Amino acid sequence: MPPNRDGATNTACNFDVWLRHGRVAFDDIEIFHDLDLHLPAQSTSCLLGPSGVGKSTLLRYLAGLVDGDVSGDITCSDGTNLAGRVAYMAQQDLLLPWRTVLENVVVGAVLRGEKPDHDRACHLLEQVGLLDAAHLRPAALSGGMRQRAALARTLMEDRPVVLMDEPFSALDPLNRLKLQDLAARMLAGKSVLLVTHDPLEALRIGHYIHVLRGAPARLTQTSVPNGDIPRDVANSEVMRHQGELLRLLGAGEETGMTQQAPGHSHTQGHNTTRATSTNTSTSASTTASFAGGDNA
Ligand SMILES: Nc1ncnc2c1ncn2[C@@H]1O[C@H](COP(=O)(O)OP(=O)(O)OP(=O)(O)O)[C@@H](O)[C@H]1O
Repeated sequence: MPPNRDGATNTACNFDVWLRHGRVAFDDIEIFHDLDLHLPAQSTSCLLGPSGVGKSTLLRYLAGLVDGDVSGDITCSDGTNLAGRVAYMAQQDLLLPWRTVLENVVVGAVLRGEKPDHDRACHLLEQVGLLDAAHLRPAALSGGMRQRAALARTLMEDRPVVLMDEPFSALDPLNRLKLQDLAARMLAGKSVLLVTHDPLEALRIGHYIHVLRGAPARLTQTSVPNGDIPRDVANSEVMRHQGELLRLLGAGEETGMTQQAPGHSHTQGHNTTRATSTNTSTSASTTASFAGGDNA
């Protein structure tokens, strides 16, 4: 396992992930069907879309967390199943209130009956600026500190694919920028799919941006600005793309921005696949299941 730029053990993602013909329905209502998504290796893909369109459902589907009426093929270009190679970071930080920050970071190993690697956990806490808070319980942390603890817990699982559901949505703008920078640095080398409501966040840290719209929902891939991530918010190209993304998200319908977004370039279904294995029952290292299964 190669070290990342911060020296933490970091399993890179050396395979592409393809979803083909994805379908989820609840109570006979299709959230999406025939949905294709490509997550290229070692890249961050951001997923935007209106509230209730199915972003979290798509993320949870990829993580193997949606029960019931689901179908589709999830394949990886290395021929191995995605199951067991995914870390999932939910909207809420889901820190266990009765455990310290350090205990929360190692909770995955504890729940699996493994010996926790406290040295690695402390190293990650140092990287996210929380080493001095390792002994504190979540109630003593600010919102930004809690999100950093949740990020450290996600990184502790060291899976090549990371699914993040609005991880920074509860933060003030400055802390959000800081956490975006931190996440971009610490997740380098992994494949990330990040749900956000914030076009600027997607434009800062996304190598790829997808917009989910409609009912049943369809995916549109949009263009992104040039440059390394995290991109500068003041960059004029970022600002231009922000306007285009807002229009694509429907801002024009409420604000009079009626011009057609010129930036979107690919719609779903144009992907070709190099995948060699099929798996529709992926499992995830999920913070949700940590919380649900821990009574200690
Ligand atoms: N377990 C479930 N059972 C029934 N309906 C569900 C379930 N999970 C999600 N839904 C419905 O699926 C739709 C999509 O929900 P989802 O949470 O994926 O949307 P979203 O785009 O992530 O929304 P938001 O941006 O507000 O978080 C909603 O109508 C929601 O009520």
